[in-house]
Amino acid sequence: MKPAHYVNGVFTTTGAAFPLISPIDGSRLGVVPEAPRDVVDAAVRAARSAIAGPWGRTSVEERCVFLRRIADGIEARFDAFVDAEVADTGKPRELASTVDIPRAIGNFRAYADLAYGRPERAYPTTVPGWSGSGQALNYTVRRPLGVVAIISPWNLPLLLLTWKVAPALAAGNTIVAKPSEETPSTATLLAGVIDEAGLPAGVFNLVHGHGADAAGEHLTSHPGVDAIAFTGASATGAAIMRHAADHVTPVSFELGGKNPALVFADADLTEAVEGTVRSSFTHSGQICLCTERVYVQRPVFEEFVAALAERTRALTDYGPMISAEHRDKVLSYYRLGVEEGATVVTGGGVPVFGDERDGGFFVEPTILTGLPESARTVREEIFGPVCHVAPFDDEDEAVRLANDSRYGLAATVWTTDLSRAHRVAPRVEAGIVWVNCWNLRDLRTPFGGVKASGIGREGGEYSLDFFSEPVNVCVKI
Ligand SMILES: NC(=O)c1ccc[n+]([C@@H]2O[C@H](COP(=O)([O-])OP(=O)(O)OC[C@H]3O[C@@H](n4cnc5c(N)ncnc54)[C@H](O)[C@@H]3O)[C@@H](O)[C@H]2O)c1
Ligand SMILES: N/C(=C\C=C\C=O)C(=O)O
Repeated sequence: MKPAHYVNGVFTTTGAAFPLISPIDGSRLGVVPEAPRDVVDAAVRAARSAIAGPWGRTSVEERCVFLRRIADGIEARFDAFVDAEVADTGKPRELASTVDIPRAIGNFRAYADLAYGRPERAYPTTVPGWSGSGQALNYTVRRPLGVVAIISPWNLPLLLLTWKVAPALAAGNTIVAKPSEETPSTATLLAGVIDEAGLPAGVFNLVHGHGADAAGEHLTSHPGVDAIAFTGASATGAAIMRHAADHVTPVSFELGGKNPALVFADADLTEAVEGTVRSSFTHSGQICLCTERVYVQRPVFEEFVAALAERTRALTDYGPMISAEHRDKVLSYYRLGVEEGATVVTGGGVPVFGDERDGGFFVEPTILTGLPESARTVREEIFGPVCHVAPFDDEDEAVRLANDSRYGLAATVWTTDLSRAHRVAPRVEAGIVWVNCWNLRDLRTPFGGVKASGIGREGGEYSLDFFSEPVNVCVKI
C-alpha cells in the first residue's frame, strides 16, 4: 500500500511528493505526499464532525469491539506490516516480527481490556444539619477530550503510533495522526485496517508530511485540536509546546533520553554484559530506552569493558541509521568523542560489507571510555549504537552520576544484592528503572520520563486519564 493520507474515510495523495529512501541501501522506495495546510484542516474538521456524530455517543463496550477488530486486522496482515516496517526502518526482520508488530496488536488488545474493565469512583456524602436527607452522592464519569493530534517518530513507527491511537480511541476521542516523514508505510496500512474495521469516517485521520513549518506544525498549531500526544525529540517537544500554549492545549510528551546503566561489582557480569549489549545496541541504539552511559563499579570495570567489547565486536545482524542525515549526526558524535579525548574500545566508524548495504546508512556499534562527565558526547543524546563506559566507587556516586543529566527517561541497575537494588532504583531520576533486565514491558505500568524526557505518563490508566476528562457529578438525595 503506497503512503497516502486518510481523511474522512477517503485515501488521497494530495500534496507535493517527496522521496522515501531505503536506509538499507539508499535506494528510492517510492514517494510520500506532503499534506498541505488545507488537507490538515480538512482532517481536523472531519474529526470534529465525527465526534459530534454517532462516535461521540458510543459506549466503551462498543469502542472496545472496534479496538479488538483493529488488532485482529493487523494480525491478519502480519507479514505485510512486517515487510513495510522493515523496508521503511531497515531494522532486522526478527525485531519487527517479535517486537514492533506484535506490540501494535497488543496495544489495541491491552487498551480494550483496560478501558472495558476500568471502574470509576463514587462517594456517598453526608452533610450534617443540611436540609432534607443531609445526603448527596458524588460520582465520576469521563468524557473524551475531543479531537486529538498524534505525532509519532520513526524509530518504532507502528508501536508508538498505536500506543497513542488505542487509548485515544478507547476513551472516545477522534484522531488526526501524523507519522514521521521517514516511516509512512505501516501508518498507511493501519488506516486500511481501521477503514476495513468499519470505524465511522472521520474518527481516525492520517496525514503525512514533515514537521516544522509543514504538516506536523499545521496540525499541532491548529485551533481545532483539543489535545496533543507527541513522541520525539525534546527540542521538538519544546517547539510544539510553544504552539500549544497559544490555545492552552493539553500535551502528553514522550521525549529524548541519555539513559544510564549502573553495574555493581556484585552483579552477575555475564548477565550485565548481555543486558547492556541489548540495551545499547538493539535497533542500533535507535530506541529512546537505549543505554548511552554505562557506569561500572571500579573492581570489575576492566573485566566488564573487555567482555562488552568482545560481545559488541561479534554483532553482525544490526540495522542502519534511519537516514543519511542521522548517520552523519551519529558519526559526528564519534568524531567529537575522539576530539574530547575518548578511547575508542571498538567501532567508531562505518562498516564495509562489500554488498548493497554499503549504499545504506550503517555505522559500527561503538564503545567509548575515558571521557569526563562534562564531555558533550556524555551529555547529549546521540540516538545511535554507542555507549560511553566509566568507573564509579560507591552507591552514592553511582546515583549522582546517573542523575547528572538533563534527561530522565530510563535506567538499568545490575546487582545481585536486592537490598541495594531497592535502595538505588527509587533514587534514580527516571520514569522507568529496570533491575537485572531491560525493556521488560507490562502495558499497565506508567511509561514516560522526567526533566527533558517528557511530560506525563502513558500506559494503562495513565493513558486513559490523559485522553479523557473526569466529570464529578454531585446529586442531592
Ligand atoms: N520517550 C519516548 O517514548 C521516545 C520514543 C521514541 C523516540 N523518542 C525520541 O525521538 C527522537 C527521535 O525521533 P525523531 O527523529 O522522529 O524525532 P523528531 O522530534 O525529529 O520527530 C518526531 C515527529 O515530530 C514531527 N515534528 C518535527 N518537528 C515538528 C514540529 N515543529 N511540529 C510538529 N511536529 C514536528 C516529525 O515530523 C515526526 O513525526 C529522539 O530524541 C528519541 O529519544 C522518544
Ligand atoms: N513507548 C514504548 C517504547 C518506547 C520506545 C522508544 O523508542 C513502549 O514500550 O510502550
